[in-house]
Amino acid sequence: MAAQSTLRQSAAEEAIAAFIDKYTELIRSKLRKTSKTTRLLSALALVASIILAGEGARRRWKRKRAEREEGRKLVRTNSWLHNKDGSRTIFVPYRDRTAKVVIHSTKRLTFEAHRRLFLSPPKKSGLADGTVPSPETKPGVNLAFLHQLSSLLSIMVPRWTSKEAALLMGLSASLMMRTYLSLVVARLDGEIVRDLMAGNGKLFLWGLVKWCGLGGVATYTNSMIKFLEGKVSIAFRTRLTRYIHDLYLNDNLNYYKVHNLDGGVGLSTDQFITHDLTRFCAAAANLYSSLGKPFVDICIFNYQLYRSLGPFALTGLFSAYLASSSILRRLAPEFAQQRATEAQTEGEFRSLHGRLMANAEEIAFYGGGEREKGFLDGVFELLKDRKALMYRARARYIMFEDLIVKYGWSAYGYALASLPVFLPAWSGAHGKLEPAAQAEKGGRERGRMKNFIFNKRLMLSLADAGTRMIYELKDLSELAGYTSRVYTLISTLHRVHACAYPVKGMGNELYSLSDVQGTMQRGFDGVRFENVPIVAPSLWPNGGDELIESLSMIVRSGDHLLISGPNGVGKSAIARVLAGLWPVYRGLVSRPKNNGEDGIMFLPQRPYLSIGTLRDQVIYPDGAADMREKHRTERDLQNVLDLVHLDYLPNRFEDRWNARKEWKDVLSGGEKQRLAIARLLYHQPKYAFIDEGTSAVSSDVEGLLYETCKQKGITLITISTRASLKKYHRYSLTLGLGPYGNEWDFQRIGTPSEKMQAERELSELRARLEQVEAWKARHAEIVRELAQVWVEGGEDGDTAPLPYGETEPSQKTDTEAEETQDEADFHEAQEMMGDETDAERRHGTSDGAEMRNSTGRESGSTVIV
Ligand SMILES: Nc1ncnc2c1ncn2[C@@H]1O[C@H](COP(=O)(O)OP(=O)(O)OP(=O)(O)O)[C@@H](O)[C@H]1O
Repeated sequence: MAAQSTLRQSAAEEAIAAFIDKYTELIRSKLRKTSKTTRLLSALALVASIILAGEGARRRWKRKRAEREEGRKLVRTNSWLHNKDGSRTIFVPYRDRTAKVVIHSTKRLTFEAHRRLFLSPPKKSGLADGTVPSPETKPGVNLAFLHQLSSLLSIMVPRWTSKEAALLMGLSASLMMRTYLSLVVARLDGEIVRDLMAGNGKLFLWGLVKWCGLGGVATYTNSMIKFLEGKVSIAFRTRLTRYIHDLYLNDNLNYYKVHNLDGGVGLSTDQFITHDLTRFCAAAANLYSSLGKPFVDICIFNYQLYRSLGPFALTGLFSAYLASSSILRRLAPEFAQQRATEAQTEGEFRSLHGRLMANAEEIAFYGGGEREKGFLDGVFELLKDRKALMYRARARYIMFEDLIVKYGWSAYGYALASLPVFLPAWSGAHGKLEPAAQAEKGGRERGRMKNFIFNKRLMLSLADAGTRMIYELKDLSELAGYTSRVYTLISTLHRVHACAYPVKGMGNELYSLSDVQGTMQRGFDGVRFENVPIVAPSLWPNGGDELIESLSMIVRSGDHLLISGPNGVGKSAIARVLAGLWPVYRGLVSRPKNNGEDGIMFLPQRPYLSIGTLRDQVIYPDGAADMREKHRTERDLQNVLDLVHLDYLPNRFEDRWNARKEWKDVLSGGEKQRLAIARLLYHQPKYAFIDEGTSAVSSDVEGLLYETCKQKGITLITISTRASLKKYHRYSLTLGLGPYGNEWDFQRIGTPSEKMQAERELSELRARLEQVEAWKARHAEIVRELAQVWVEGGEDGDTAPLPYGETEPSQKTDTEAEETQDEADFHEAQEMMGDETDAERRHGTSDGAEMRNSTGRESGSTVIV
């Protein structure tokens, strides 16, 4: 044997040597034949390519190093890069380095193509009204589920050439491999037992060696399956999360509209995106392998059993499958429904905790801990009850499942595996041929034993595959629950994005989302409202509440406007319509195209502070990379802070501009508002809508802020109830007029008509003041008289009467209360006179005042706020 193998080895070496010699000779002869010039040129080409490759490698190394440095910087400044093709490059910390990730935004066309899947599902799917799953559509394994899953698959696996498709193919190959290995193991098992019974030591040992080798391959295959399953799950999640983020956070402001206008997914979008999506992806990836494997197992093992046991056994097997699955189906609780309800309650519980964290300070001031605990406990109890109900239903089901699938099927399997022994005529070809083959070796009994072991193992594997299949069917219906949640989220987002609100029932409800007929014009140099009703929207399909019947006004560059009026009259609503948060139900709204630089900027009533560094707070919504693109430096930021009197802020923190804090809690109310004005000065828009943006700022600084903004060329549209701000504006829009409070008045500040109106009101106040003086005199008279009465009464005679105005509030008569009110009015009027005189000084007696109101009549009324 040894001599044979040495001989074989030397023959192989000789063959390799001959092969090398042949090709070396061939190259040499070719070289000999080539001219000197060709050789020289080839040598030069070789040198050039070596130099070029070296240079390429050097550049690549340099680029990588620069990239790494940039990555570190971007991670530190919490920023990213915008690429020319619209994608973004972000760097994320990875071990002790940074990893570069390029994120491509979903194309508009993709959204449009998918809209059909999510908004117009086929009638058969049971997703009734053609938009989103109707409340009657129960989550479960049905046609609706198939449609939902296939729609989501078109996002998760967009192309056959995508990474996800490759991963799925890899997973399929591993699954097939595992099934094949199971088959080989079953056969080997039988052989080992046969050899053991026959007392054949050599074959038995060889069998053991094969067993160990198979074990290694099988273990590797199993861990590969787990690994690929994880990869598939992450890949699915990445695709879906990016898709949802692109749909949720875009210029259409869907993140606002989905909660405030649509309401299709309630308030727990976070639960949908963070929890349900993760569970869905894990379940989908797991299902592919755990349903795919038993399925392949069942097909292959059944075929093998058919060969060994014949058609009779196979028919028996199928009848057993059908009978047991129909029984189990009847016994199964509504897994999908339970999962969907549980996920919804989990979402409510989570969002309550989120609210508590976001409003901790306010709640703490009110001492509302107990009340909040009550809310939380209530929702948790509901969650607990739902879970308990679910587990109870499951326990019952699992008991029957075990009984039928594990023990029933095993007993049935033994019976079938005994067929070749007791009823050889009924068993298949393999069963009949095998005894003959074994007889040749003189081991009929052992042949039977081997067959029995093989069949039994197949049977057990089959039972195992069946059990897993049944378990997976249960998981499938849980997956249906998550699928329905994710599908609902995406279809709701599509509906909001496309503003696709069909008319329902009898027709449009007035000012519902299907009754939006107005136009929003972007790209106008100014702000214009033409016959626009201001409507507070209701959740679809309800109609909204009209706040202002029809608003018409125009603000051009330099025409600073002050909007005033009582609370809740719709001042901020105007900003919401202009910003595109609320629909333009009728008429025309014109506004600058962009938000921010050279466009329009809105400062909301509650200042928002983002996560990130101090720098991020000033430049929000820009990032550090945008700041660099705009060639702004930290010096510029410092200048901006100087202007709003926050120059001390960077020095307060060790990391200065890179300091990271919970800014919401670190800054005071006034500081937050000044920081918001700093943002305005950083972005320098042409128009700024400031909604009560300086209410917490001291009045001396407030004036400076307004003047600075104006000097920077920003046209201000201010919402405020502070009359003192009038002097910084040219026009005023007063809301809440008329008997029903739905009329308005727009006019130039300081015009003769406005002054006339102010004077009329002042004279009214003066008249009331005179009345007050008369009442004062009368009051003094009464007090004097009373004092005399008391002296005569002799009890408190020496008590001096309290001077006017020092009476205890509880002792005031109605008349006195009225007098005090009049006095307050008087002081307010005096203040207004001051303001008015200021405005007059600024504008002189200007003409051409615009006066309109909701009914379109000329208006002479001016309301002093
Ligand atoms: N998201 C919303 N959905 C529906 N109605 C809303 C919404 N936000 C506000 N409203 C309602 O719209 C009306 C006008 O609100 P708005 O915020 O414009 O008042 P405002 O005049 O700015 O009051 P304030 O001076 O108190 O700020 C209010 O009755 C309010 O309840």
